[in-house]
Amino acid sequence: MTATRIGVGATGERYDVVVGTGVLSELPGLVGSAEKVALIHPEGLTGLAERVAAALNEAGHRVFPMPVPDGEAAKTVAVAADLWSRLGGENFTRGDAVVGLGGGAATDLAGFVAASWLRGVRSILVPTTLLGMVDAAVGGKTGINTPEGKNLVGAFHPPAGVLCDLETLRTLPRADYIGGLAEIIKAGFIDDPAICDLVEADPEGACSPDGLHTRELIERAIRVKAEVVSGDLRESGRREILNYGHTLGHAIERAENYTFRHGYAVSVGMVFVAELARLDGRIDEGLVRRHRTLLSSVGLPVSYDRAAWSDLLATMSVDKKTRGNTLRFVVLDGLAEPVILSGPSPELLGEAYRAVTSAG
Ligand SMILES: NC(=O)c1ccc[n+]([C@@H]2O[C@H](COP(=O)([O-])OP(=O)(O)OC[C@H]3O[C@@H](n4cnc5c(N)ncnc54)[C@H](O)[C@@H]3O)[C@@H](O)[C@H]2O)c1
Ligand SMILES: O=C(O)C(=O)C[C@@H](O)[C@H](O)[C@H](O)COP(=O)(O)O
Ligand SMILES: [Zn+2]
Repeated sequence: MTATRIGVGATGERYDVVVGTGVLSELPGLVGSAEKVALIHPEGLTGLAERVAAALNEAGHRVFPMPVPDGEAAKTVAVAADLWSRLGGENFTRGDAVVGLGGGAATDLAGFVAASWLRGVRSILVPTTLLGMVDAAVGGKTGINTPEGKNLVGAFHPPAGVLCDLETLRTLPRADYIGGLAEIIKAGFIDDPAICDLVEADPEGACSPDGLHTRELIERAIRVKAEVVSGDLRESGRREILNYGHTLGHAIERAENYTFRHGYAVSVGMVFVAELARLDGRIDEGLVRRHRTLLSSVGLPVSYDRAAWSDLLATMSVDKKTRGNTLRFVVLDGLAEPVILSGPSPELLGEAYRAVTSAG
């Protein structure tokens, strides 16, 4: 099957997200005239990184492999500072480039290092997880975590290109693959209900890189994200809908010391905001049930009771959508009708959380 190109961004600063098998071969072209290339990747992907480095060397670039810890452990100030030292030590200039290879954690970190080094150098992202392909590598949000919460330090720094080589998904553990389905299903609930229909038609196929509808699911989710961020890169309005399920989700990740997969936390967070919307009289019980049934059909969690509500509430107060003391949540007025619910009462929030602590 030929590669699909999905354009992202405003005129004049557009880049492509390329989806297909073997599209990694386009990387040297995207690196362009950069003499030096920092190749930031998780330690667990060293084999793949070596092959990528060989291809870049072959094309005449000087490659500096920069392995970082696997997963969320990479998104720290200490790891970022170590990478800044490496770039400084190798005299990286504004003519050089950063390649982020790996899951969303690695591409968020690599993007942030590229955004902050010399106030911004070229980055190219090569997501190797389902979540990275359909969400994290697309749209220019980069960042790291701090003790206070998730992604609290970061920058908007769109990449020069994104290469989603579907072959790389073959080595991804099933549990990580399923995490990516949460963001795909999110895109379905907020904007493209056909995604929900496709997952419901074949939940087991949705959990596999070989599923009948896998390519369509990936491309549909990327198109939702591309359309939203192209109109609102800096999240001054519509982009907030991509945060569906994330307000509680991020608080759960922090409460669990980032050992709870992002997609799994977002899954619980989506059930929470569905319950909130029902309690606020916006959606009916049927749409809440659809959240629970759809998410659990692919093995995502739909209930959670391991953290104290008061702790989760405190973490949500530093969510980026919060204004002053007012918590703000993305909720639905109906399927694919996302709106912001500002300042729901503590009673309503507590009741929605209670609904999430039971299996429903
Ligand atoms: N910037 C954004 O817009 C955005 C959007 C969504 C999520 N995110 C962020 O993305 C992160 C989650 O990303 P994720 O779900 O990809 O998890 P991850 O990056 O933690 O990767 C999961 C695990 O899979 C490994 N891995 C990666 N590719 C592999 C492959 N092909 N084969 C085998 N193992 C592989 C990783 O090393 C890691 O151990 C979170 O930090 C989240 O905040 C960012
Ligand atoms: O791209 C966005 O905008 C999103 O909100 C996508 C989310 O899936 C993603 O997890 C993002 O990193 C969350 O952003 P944050 O601003 O809440 O940290
Ligand atoms: Zn997310």
